[in-house]
Amino acid sequence: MGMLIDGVWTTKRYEPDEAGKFVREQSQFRDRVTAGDSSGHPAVAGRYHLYVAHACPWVHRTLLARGLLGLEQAISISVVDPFMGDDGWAFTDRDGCVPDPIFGARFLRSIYLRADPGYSGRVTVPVLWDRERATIVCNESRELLRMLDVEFAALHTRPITLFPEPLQRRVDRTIDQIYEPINNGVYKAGFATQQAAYEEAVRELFAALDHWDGVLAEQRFLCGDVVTEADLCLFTTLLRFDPVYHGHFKCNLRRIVDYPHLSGYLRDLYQLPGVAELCRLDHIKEHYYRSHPHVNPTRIVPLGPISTLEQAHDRGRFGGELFAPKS
Ligand SMILES: N[C@@H](CCC(=O)N[C@@H](CS)C(=O)NCC(=O)O)C(=O)O
Repeated sequence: MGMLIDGVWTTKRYEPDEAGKFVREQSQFRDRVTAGDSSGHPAVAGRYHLYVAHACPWVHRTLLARGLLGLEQAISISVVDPFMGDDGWAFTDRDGCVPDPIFGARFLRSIYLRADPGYSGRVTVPVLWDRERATIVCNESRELLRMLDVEFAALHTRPITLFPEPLQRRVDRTIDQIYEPINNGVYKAGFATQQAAYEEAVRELFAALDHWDGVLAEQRFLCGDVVTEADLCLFTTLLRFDPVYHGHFKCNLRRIVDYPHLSGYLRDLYQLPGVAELCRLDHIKEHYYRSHPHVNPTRIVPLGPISTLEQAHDRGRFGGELFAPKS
């Protein structure tokens, strides 16, 4: 782990606050791709490149959207090595990794420095690069997810949307509701450096999981009958929960398999066509257990748990179409 300070690489970790709480840095590249040219980054096939890590839950939202919406031909990707050591994210030729075709970079930080030679901040994935303007458009996953869904709509090869008109407010509200206690909550638990900070995060996390388990007792997906962006946001945390967050981040009041509805919901989403092949549990486990020596000093990667993701689920009882058609 490291970060850039005034364009110079340092091996600085996240600093907790005085109460031992994890503080997430704000993403700094916040431009937008737009359907037309209003942003100066128009949605054009072949123009953008997405730098990703299979390990990362934030990236995973964007990879799932790219796959489900059929944007693979329009937006190219590079995949970094799952191990993030003192040099940060690196490009290698290991299984599942895809080197940088634009600059042949060794490290992701080079991409940040090309966009801003004086950059100060963390070097995170996902990153959307604009080949034409030679810069980073955005490194914030929630905004990238929306861009892929809405702004790139003309390039989709599947006639669906993950942000259907009648559900839009609900989708945004749900993404807001799950972010702090769940998506960020697992990190607040795992990177806490004081007992009280850890306990607070874990209690909030499980209260939220209990709540959504109840919601999913009544409906197939978070916002109703169809898969939306909110489901992608929850799915990527749930997928990592039992293999990583339960042990490595000490989120261990319960496992997802112990929840009657969340567990079926996780399997339902995992078994959607095209999803399982975008879930690299080998990269996920290697990344977390080996890249955080302050949490796991031996860097031993556990063998388990035995996956139940392929097992049958009963979510089909809700019936209906899985995706909303594009309007
Ligand atoms: N706000 C960002 C967070 C992305 C993020 O934290 N990515 C992690 C991987 S899971 C990362 O690249 N961390 C590297 C670091 O912090 O040094 C987003 O949602 O896009």
